[in-house]
Amino acid sequence: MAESAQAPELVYLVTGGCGFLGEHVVRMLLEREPRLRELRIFDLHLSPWLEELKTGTVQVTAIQGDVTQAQEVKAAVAGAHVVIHTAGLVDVFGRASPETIHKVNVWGTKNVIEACVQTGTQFLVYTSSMEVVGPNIKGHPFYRGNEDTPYEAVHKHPYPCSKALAERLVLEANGKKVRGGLPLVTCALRPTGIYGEGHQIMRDFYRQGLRLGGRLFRAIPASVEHGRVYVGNVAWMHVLVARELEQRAALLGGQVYFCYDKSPYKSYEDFNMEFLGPCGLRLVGTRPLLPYWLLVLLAALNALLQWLLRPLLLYAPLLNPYTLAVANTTFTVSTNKAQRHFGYEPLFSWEESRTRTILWVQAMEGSAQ
Ligand SMILES: NC(=O)C1=CN([C@@H]2O[C@H](COP(=O)(O)OP(=O)(O)OC[C@H]3O[C@@H](n4cnc5c(N)ncnc54)[C@H](O)[C@@H]3O)[C@@H](O)[C@H]2O)C=CC1
Ligand SMILES: C[C@@H](CO)CCC[C@@H](C)[C@H]1CC[C@H]2[C@@H]3[C@H](O)CC4=CC(=O)CC[C@]4(C)[C@H]3CC[C@]12C
Repeated sequence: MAESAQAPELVYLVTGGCGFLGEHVVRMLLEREPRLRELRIFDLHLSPWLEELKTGTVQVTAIQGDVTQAQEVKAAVAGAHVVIHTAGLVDVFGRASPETIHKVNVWGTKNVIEACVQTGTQFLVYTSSMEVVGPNIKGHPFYRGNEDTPYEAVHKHPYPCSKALAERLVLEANGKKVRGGLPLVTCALRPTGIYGEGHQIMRDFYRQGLRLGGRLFRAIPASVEHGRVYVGNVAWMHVLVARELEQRAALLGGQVYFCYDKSPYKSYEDFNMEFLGPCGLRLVGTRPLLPYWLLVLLAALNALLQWLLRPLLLYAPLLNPYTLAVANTTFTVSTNKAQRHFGYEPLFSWEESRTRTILWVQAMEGSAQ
């Protein structure tokens, strides 16, 4: 993949390319990867906006497929130079079964690795998550840590378990010989909580606030820091690391990188108010309105109701014991590893990230403004 002034030659595959992050990665590649000849977008559900991308100079190939189906993955990977594997089942609310989460996130990743090996694709970027590290079930804070900070990673929930297993598979595959005899070069990016245009949970909070007369009620102390990163910067990191994998294979291969930018350290709720505030919502209370023990009880009650109602309907509220523990445990990163290893600088400043997200919330139907 050496730099050349010749015609664009590279074929990229983005799995999960129609998801929240995947869409940003796809658009970023089209805007900022001049060597792109063909962009393959592989997803279980193809979005209508893909059509508008097909009018440019890069060949955009939409592939409806399932990462759990090895043959479908292999067919999509064949002939690609780089795979960016963002597809995953992001579920911490109990919507999907643990088996399904494992199947999509672990087997799906196994299939992607195997497809690279069998077809001769040499470069693989995996979207991992902060969740492979923590917060752990013991509630230990991870305060502005980096990739080398010691932390007791203990997973019980199916989602972090699956992401940790999948990440390990990706890192262990680094150096494996692919078809043709060259070594596979892999790395994993670990975003903290991603925000920005298209963020479903932000949408849910906004709608909930509207239903409650323009108010949200503080549940988490303002002192609990939760790491957040803008989706455009996460996408940019993917594009950049994918570009650099060949040139710096020895340094980047088998490495993990937290995704970070200049977003401020705040609690989950205070951070959301940076966007929801300018859209007419307010967060009631300088301290949590309910005592923590009551929240724990409500979360447990939600878990019980989910279990009881499962034969009849899917009850999957935002609050459950796991989401409460994650929201209520400090987990923030402070690192420059991506800058040192592959020259990453955030493409979007905090102000720009904030403005873009606010504009997106305001454009939502039924804006409180
Ligand atoms: N949203 C967040 O805050 C964070 C997300 N991540 C990771 O980023 C990646 C993308 O997440 P989001 O964009 O937030 O989720 P998303 O749900 O918006 O996107 C995931 C995409 O994968 C596709 N997909 C799911 N199952 C599939 C299957 N069996 N075969 C093919 N495609 C399938 C979905 O259709 C969807 O388009 C995931 O791997 C997730 O674990 C990591 C850290 C934070
Ligand atoms: C207690 C509630 C009171 O308002 C707030 C509940 C908020 C939760 C739904 C979110 C708090 C933290 C989020 C997670 C975090 O950002 C890390 C994540 C990384 C991922 O890879 C996937 C998403 C998530 C688990 C994210 C999910 C939503 C929260 C638990």
